[in-house]
Amino acid sequence: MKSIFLDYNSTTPIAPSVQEAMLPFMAEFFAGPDGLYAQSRAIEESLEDARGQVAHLLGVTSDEIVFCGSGTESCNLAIKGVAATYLQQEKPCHIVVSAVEHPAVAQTAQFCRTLGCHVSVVDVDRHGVVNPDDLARLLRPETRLVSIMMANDETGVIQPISQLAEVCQQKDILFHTDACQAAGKIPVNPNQLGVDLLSLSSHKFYGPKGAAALFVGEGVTLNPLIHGAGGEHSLRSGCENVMAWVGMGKAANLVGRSLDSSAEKLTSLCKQLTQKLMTSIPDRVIVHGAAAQRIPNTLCINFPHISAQQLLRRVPEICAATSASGSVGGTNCSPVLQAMGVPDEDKEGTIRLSLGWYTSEEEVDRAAELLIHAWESLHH
Ligand SMILES: Cc1ncc(COP(=O)(O)O)c(C=O)c1O
Repeated sequence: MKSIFLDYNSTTPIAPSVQEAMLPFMAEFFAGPDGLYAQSRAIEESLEDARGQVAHLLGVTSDEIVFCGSGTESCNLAIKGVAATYLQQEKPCHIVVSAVEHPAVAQTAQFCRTLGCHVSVVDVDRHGVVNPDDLARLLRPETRLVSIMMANDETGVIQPISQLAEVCQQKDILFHTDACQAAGKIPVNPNQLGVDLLSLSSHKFYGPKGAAALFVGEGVTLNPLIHGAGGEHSLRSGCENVMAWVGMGKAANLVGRSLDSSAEKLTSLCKQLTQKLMTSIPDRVIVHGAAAQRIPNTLCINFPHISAQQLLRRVPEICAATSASGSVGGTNCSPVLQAMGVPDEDKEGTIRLSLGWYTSEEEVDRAAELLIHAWESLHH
């Protein structure tokens, strides 16, 4: 059975040229980047080139990029890193996150609560969007950080980050955005967005797992999470994962060069898929967040009168997400759809289809046929 991979928001394959760029660091170039000998110097150069490539994708400078091990770690470093600087000085620390954050942010904020921070959650509207006025109402004199994601992993809904960040800028409050689902899919520029901290993860854009980065704007002070001999501006000690970070740099370069063309292709494939499903299923097929701006590859789609698990069990060749894989639809319903106020009958049959570079028109047609057939067999 040939599988159809429609789960690119969970992870992507490593692009062949990224694999190629990484290979030398698995074999002959194994040394660390901090020795005085020639091989070490060459490795450091490659690492700094990779940092430059990530910086270039974001339109920032290399010294604002801190490499780390995952998007989750990047979000942890941003949030706990800010919280710790205030808690250390015994100053109050209030943090605001949105109701639709990935656990990398939501759980980190929860943890900060146990350290003594106050945490508020800003709601989203029925389209999944945070209103800047709602955010402004939650801010207090002791608010130190606001963390709102750029694009949602389940619905693909894009937040109005520059407007939200502006509200914070006016009050000298740091703003972090989790751009793990946005980077590589839409333009992401921290300076244009007006954010101080921004997270991105390599395995979401055809780079390897185990590589991610945090943009730390000039003048932003963070406490490290991992203490030791230094490294990554003393924010992350430990031997550098040169192979993975070189891969991330190469992937950043690749996606940066093809943002427009891949967005165009993915928009068209998503349209093809939605149209096929909507015309064949006469009942109400709903795309969650359809009225909002969304990243071009994501369809969070509800099939009426059935459960998401039942549906996906009938189409094992389709790789797609349900609540069982940590997101969307099903009986353990997703907090994201909950926060959007989606009624139960419109979320039980919800799956997330996320397309990517290697998705073909034939696969989209085949996936639509399989899903329609499975839905019909369950519905009748
Ligand atoms: C929005 C968002 N933030 C953070 C993460 C975590 O990234 P990583 O898997 O690199 O830890 C993910 C991964 O699914 C995500 O979708």
